[in-house]
Amino acid sequence: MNKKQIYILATGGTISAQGDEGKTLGYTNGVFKLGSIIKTLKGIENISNLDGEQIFNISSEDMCIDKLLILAKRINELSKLDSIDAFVIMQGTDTLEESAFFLNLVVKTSKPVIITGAMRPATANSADGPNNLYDAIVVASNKDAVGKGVLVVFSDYIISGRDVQKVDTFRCQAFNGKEFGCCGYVHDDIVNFINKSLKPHTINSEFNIDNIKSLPKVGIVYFDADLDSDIFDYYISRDYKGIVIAGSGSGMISKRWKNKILEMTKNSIAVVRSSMAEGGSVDRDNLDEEYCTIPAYTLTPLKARILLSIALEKSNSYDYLKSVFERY
Ligand SMILES: NC(=O)CC[C@H](N)C(=O)O
Repeated sequence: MNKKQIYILATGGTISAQGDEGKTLGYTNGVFKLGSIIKTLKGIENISNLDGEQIFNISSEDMCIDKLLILAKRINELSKLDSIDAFVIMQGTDTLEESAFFLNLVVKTSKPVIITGAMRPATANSADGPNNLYDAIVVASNKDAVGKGVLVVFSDYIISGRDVQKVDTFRCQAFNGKEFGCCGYVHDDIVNFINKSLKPHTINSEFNIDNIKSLPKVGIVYFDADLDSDIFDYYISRDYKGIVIAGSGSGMISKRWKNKILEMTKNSIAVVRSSMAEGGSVDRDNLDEEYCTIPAYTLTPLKARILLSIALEKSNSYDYLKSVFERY
């Protein structure tokens, strides 16, 4: 078998963390660098050749869009090299789903791009990082991962970057693929793809970040029935170009918010309605006609923020943004 050349981009997170005496809490991220993490993998040399770099050393709470742009541009640059077959990104889990969707939209390669991380520090008795990283490399090395868009490999699951969601704060099975996104599983060296995302991604996405240095600001506002609409004044005063509402149920909002929303959409601030509910979708509603809002369909508020920001870079026309949310 021809061994694949896998390039690992390490960014920090719990997979690189050191804690106390086998414990899982109170650890320090970023202590172990890429080279020492790779050394903990037993048997990987039979699967692939590894190379890589420590592109950042941060907790994923700090993985802001500016950093994601740097990461995506680096992958785009490296993906042109024949000497690299696939990529594995290691990052903290807290914002992993945003990174996965962002890269899924702007990385221009059909080579596998796999993201993984860990829920337990590398020094914990129950450290899950080595197995997740091993699995991610196995999937990255598999021919069936080609052209599938950015994938997350975590606790034996292969999940589409579009649909992956963090669903737990401490258990190792911390990720799911909403109800649509689990693509398959990995079990030692067995990779079994069962589903794939049909939404446009990577080389079929219309978004190109080559000449982009920053993206328009988009904020998420989490709804509750007592929250005053002046919350939006903060975003307006700071030149946010878009707002994603994490609405109740199917993206619903109170009467007291509606006039403010109309004022914003009339002033060319895009407003997308998503839901705080875990499953289901926010579909088009009379509200959208009346207040010029846009439904997020099956995208969570976090994913909708990423898509809106990338799309706003191209255009803030209502019809364009509406069509982007229908298609992605
Ligand atoms: N389990 C984790 O990776 C969380 C650690 C940290 N908050 C991060 O996201 O980087």
